[in-house]
Amino acid sequence: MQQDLAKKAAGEAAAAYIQPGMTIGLGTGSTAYYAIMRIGELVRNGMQLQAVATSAASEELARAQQIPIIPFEQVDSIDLDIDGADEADESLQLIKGGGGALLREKIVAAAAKEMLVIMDASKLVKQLGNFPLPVEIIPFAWELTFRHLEQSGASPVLRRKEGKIFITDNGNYILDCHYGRITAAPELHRQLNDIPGVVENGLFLRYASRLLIGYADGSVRSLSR
Ligand SMILES: O=C(CO)[C@H](O)[C@H](O)COP(=O)(O)O
Repeated sequence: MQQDLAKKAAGEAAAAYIQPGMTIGLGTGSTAYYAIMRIGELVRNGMQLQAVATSAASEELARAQQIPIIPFEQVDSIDLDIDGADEADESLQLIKGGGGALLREKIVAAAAKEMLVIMDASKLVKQLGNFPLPVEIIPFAWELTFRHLEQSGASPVLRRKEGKIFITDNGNYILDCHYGRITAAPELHRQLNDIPGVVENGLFLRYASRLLIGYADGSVRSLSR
């Protein structure tokens, strides 16, 4: 409950960074939910903007809030991406993908001029790695990819939901990889994406331009590059 108040504070604070006419990237997860709800209010109060969504769930929520969603072929550039994170350090490196949307989230983050990360204070860490790193893999021969990841030093766990293998919006699987503390994130990022069968990993090392860190009392701390 306290964490929800903190997420709400961070999510709603993102609205202050939105200017009329912007194309916004809508993130995924319970913190992004609050940002999307707030953006819906802005739209219904007359602000002109358009958005792209990082997941089917966020697209559905945005449409229900009357936020105009445009297809990616109509996107020239994204002005501001607003998304959550599972962990962030003070250099603004992130672990994402707890909600399983990391691939689309990374594509949108990479296309955005700015990425605003909204999170409650429990997500700010000294070093990444306590949260298991989500790695999206293709289903074909996934057991081989699993073994490759074990050799990289991880203890991968195939993500399941309600007893069934979790399938991403892209039809892929997720391996949640426990590394302990991640000391050399750029090397790990390269190493993981070199493994055949790996589509993308949840390390977002150079995208975030600002963290909005929410607290249960409603205050928000901003940390930027
Ligand atoms: O990366 C994500 C989804 O793929 C989310 O941003 C991340 O899991 C944080 O979620 P929440 O705001 O629910 O804590």
